[in-house]
Amino acid sequence: MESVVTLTNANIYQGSALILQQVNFTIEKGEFVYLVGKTGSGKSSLLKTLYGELPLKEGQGNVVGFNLREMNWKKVPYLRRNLGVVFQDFQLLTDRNIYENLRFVLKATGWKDEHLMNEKINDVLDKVGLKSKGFKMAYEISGGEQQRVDIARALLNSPKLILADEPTGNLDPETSDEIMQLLFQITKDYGTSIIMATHDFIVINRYPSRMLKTENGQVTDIPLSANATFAG
Ligand SMILES: Nc1ncnc2c1ncn2[C@@H]1O[C@H](COP(=O)(O)OP(=O)(O)OP(=O)(O)O)[C@@H](O)[C@H]1O
Repeated sequence: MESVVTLTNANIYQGSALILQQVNFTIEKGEFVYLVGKTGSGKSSLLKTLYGELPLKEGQGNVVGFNLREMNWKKVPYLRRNLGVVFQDFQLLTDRNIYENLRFVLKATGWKDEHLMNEKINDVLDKVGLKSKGFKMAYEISGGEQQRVDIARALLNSPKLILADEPTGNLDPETSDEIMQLLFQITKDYGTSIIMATHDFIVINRYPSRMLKTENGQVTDIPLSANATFAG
């Protein structure tokens, strides 16, 4: 199997405070993994380590082929181009429509060919079910549609890994369902791996999957077989 993330004996610090110790896990291509744990237990610190926001000072880490111990401010943008990040409260640029928002991201990551950009934007909008809405402005779309645009944005550079931080946090149950189905579909269609931080146990019970749990300064790996029994 092809590993997308590997942490080996990783110690994760915020400044001089050790937040998570001896973290060991591997995530394979196409896997969907929840990241759960109480507020302040270290979920964000772990995600930040994976996208190069927090330096890994002890242990080993590899994310989509990048060695986390060799990260520096020059290499971080290359790592990020190979990741998709989805946040709960991301903001579209309000002075342009959805299509132009996505085009802006492509240009910022080095795309130049107008034809290829057009093709890519239509492709990701189609994937998230918004093909006919590219002309709409940010303030003209619902919260669920905004989250879809954010997922479309995360897909633009065909990442091997998507990190999603509470993507259903502000959504009603029905819209959360749609977003979860979309995320699982993406793992199947593209073989993208997804790590999703959440407090939403309704979602976890409806869409059971492997969980990483931050607790007491450690990360516990809970396989699907151990949590599927809670599925309602
Ligand atoms: N910039 C920082 N400097 C020092 N300590 C920090 C910093 N950011 C977070 N911490 C501490 O690290 C610990 C873990 O925080 P973290 O944000 O990773 O938790 P979390 O599980 O993501 O919480 P939440 O669910 O609220 O987002 C907390 O004790 C927090 O106070």
